[in-house]
Amino acid sequence: MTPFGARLSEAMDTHGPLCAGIDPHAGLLQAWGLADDVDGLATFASRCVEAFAGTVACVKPQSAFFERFGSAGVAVLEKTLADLREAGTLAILDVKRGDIGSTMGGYAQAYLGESSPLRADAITVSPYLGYGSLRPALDLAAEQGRGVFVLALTSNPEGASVQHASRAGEGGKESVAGSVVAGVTADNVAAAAEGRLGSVGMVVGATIGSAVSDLGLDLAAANAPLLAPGVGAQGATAEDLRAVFGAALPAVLASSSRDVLSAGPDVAALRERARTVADGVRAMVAS
Ligand SMILES: O=c1ccn([C@@H]2O[C@H](COP(=O)(O)O)[C@@H](O)[C@H]2O)c(=O)[nH]1
Repeated sequence: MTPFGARLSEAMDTHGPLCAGIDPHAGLLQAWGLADDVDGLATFASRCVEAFAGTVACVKPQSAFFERFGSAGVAVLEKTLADLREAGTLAILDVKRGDIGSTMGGYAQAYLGESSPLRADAITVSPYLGYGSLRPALDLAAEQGRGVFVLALTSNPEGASVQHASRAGEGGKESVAGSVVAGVTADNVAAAAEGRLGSVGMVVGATIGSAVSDLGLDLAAANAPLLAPGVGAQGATAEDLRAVFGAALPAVLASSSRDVLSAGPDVAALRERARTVADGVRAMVAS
């Protein structure tokens, strides 16, 4: 079984380092001429799959916008994930789960288990019950050739109040984000020894300015895929990625939802917009 990190590296090399989001906001459904109901949701998601599959490295459905329609919306999410699988395009389900270890095992089975209808290639997880509480998801992902992206430095302005907080530890001061980086680095050691990108990624927003250097974090040493939301609607540009990530830039997977989706509902226009953003990020990384 090929590990997630290796599959992601190949997809990024082939298509460029962009993850296109599927975020069916009520306003976007309206802008696409669709009703804000389950039928509108299903049409929106299927047009996104048609446009993005085989075009970008990864697609990231935002679970919240499917869950808001209850079980019928979750059924659309299951179909969206199945369609992406069928098309051979990687899916990162943005679901930000985190709980005590025993419950985390349930979430792991729900999103990373081979027989689950909601399985994705990777999921986002929240480490704020302690990095170790994520172990069931980390273990099942590794076993199944899947991945996880742990929230480290999120793109929203409120995130810093928690993630930059630090305490005195054995080796000096350690920030909350620093403890996440340490955990992820340790989990990717074996992959690094084999010369491949790890399967335990981090979410580090493209909007966070100088936080990585301010907190003294070494993201490159983590050997982790770095999912970078915030490009487009939240104000970050492809050029901002260089200042935020520095030496870790080759591991960055830029993520954009509303900016790309605003090119819809025409599938060709949507595909073209995703291609343009992916090419822009690839050119910036190569320059
Ligand atoms: O730190 C984070 C983590 C996740 N997100 C998610 O990414 C998309 C961003 O959408 P845009 O329309 O490109 O702003 C959305 O699903 C967020 O929940 C994030 O923005 N920041």
